Amino acid sequence: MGTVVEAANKGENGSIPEKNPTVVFVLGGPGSGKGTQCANIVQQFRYTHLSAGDLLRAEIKSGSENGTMIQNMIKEGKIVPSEVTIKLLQRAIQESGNDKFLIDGFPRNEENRAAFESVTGIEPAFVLFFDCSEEEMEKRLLSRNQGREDDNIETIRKRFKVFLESSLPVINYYDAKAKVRKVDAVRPVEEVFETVNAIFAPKIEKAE
Ligand SMILES: Nc1ncnc2c1ncn2[C@@H]1O[C@H](COP(=O)(O)OP(=O)(O)O)[C@@H](O)[C@H]1O
Ligand SMILES: Nc1ccn([C@H]2C[C@H](O)[C@@H](COP(=O)(O)OP(=O)(O)O)O2)c(=O)n1
Ligand SMILES: [Mg+2]
Repeated sequence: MGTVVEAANKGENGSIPEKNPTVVFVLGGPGSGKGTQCANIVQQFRYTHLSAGDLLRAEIKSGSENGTMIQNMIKEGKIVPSEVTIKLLQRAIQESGNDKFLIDGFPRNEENRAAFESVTGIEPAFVLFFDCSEEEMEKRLLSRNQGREDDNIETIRKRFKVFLESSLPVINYYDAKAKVRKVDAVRPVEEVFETVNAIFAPKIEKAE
């Protein structure tokens, strides 16, 4: 027989529920500066940065059975089925040992969003949205120089279309729930980070 406290701490099926992690979704068009700003946030606050795109690219490199499918979809600017991406995110969450995550570039469509919510039961604390013009994003992507197969003008145009048609509705969904923190991302990196910093600073204590 367990104590009352033990009983209260157990889930309905008797398992001990894991502590709910804090998740911030970091969204914005391709080249809006998600990865750049996530690196800054990690330096200042106790977060683990999980880039869905980086996890998918690592999966291609690892020689996984899904590698070719992922590679073809990325080259076409298409969004990989959530089943694949969510497994990678879950594994990275478990391996991190942290309980605060910046999930960068996910959810990118309604299917990503709904599946993540039902599989993990996690609701984001808020959504950081980098609002940037296509003109500026195109310029940045064409000079990113990371050797990415999708940073060519043909794929970039496809990615912009997918962003408008599939990813913006996810941002609107969270906006209707008052969860979106919109940041003007056209400005220089340091200025964008000043705004980002002000969003995180009151909520999360600084790492020493
Ligand atoms: N505010 C900014 N002003 C100018 N260039 C930027 C800015 N933020 C990021 N960049 C550059 O633009 C490119 C895309 O940034 P990145 O962080 O990879 O964006 P995302 O992850 O949203 O695609 C990179 O080469 C990066 O150095
Ligand atoms: N949730 C996601 C995130 C990325 N992808 C795929 C499709 C995207 O065009 C590529 C690249 O994503 P990534 O976030 O690295 O790209 P950007 O940083 O926005 O330029 O990965 C996906 O299929 N599903
Ligand atoms: Mg990125």
